Amino acid sequence: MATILDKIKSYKLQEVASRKAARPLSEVAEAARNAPAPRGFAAALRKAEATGYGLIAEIKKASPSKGLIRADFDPPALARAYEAGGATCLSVLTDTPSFQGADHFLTQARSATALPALRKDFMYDTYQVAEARALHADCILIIMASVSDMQAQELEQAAMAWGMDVLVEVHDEAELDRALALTSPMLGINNRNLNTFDVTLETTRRLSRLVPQGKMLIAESGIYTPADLADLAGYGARSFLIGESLMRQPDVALATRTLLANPIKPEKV
Ligand SMILES: O=P(O)(O)OC[C@@H](O)[C@@H](O)c1c[nH]c2ccccc12
Repeated sequence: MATILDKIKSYKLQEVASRKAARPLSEVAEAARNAPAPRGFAAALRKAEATGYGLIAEIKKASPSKGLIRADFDPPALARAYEAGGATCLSVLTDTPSFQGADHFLTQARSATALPALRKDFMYDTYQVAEARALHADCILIIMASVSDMQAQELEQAAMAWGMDVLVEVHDEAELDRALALTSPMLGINNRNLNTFDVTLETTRRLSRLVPQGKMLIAESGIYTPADLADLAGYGARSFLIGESLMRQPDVALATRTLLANPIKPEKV
């Protein structure tokens, strides 16, 4: 049975093929070389984690599991609201068929703030990594559930060569095991199973025990309240990737500030 990830992969590979035909890698690479210097994404999270929580705040209009999340959707205004509310980094969906995202949302949101930005998309080909940098991304996502070990390694190497950081995403033990062969310090544990859409914070709690010292545990998806943050912080997560719960709020800056208030103290080592 074809899963949602299979479907996304098949349209994404077609999309990449037509983009390559329309705009050769040499042109994309030229744009990437002319892009503003990367803003340190992992470094910003590390700094935020030293005193509070790191927040990767996501700009997401719609999703396959929830449909339309926010009708009043202005990426630069949302980016500024996140920044005003104390977010550390941005995540911007660029996938159109499933998330109603767009490439220019990323460039515009980033340039409206001083925050480092993640290109949130389904990456299979190093062409997309050059594209990410050409769009001014500071970080890319590698979803272990949808790539081979070899692809993951190639994508990571390409991102590092462009000076970007990499968020490596896993949602079970086998993926975590494979992710540990990569060099990025940022390990995202996705509480949403991308095939079934089941969401449970238990995923972060369960996998947290297997995350080695020295990796940054970033809890992703299904996070709503300060109590959720405190719960997950108890399992070693100091940074969080949050979209829907903030996107549904009328006052995004206020909601962000409220969510981040009163972090539990980082554990003394
Ligand atoms: O909106 P939420 O439940 O707060 O989740 C945000 C983010 O974790 C989610 O959008 C996400 C995590 N991994 C992904 C991979 C592709 C697309 C989307 C995602």
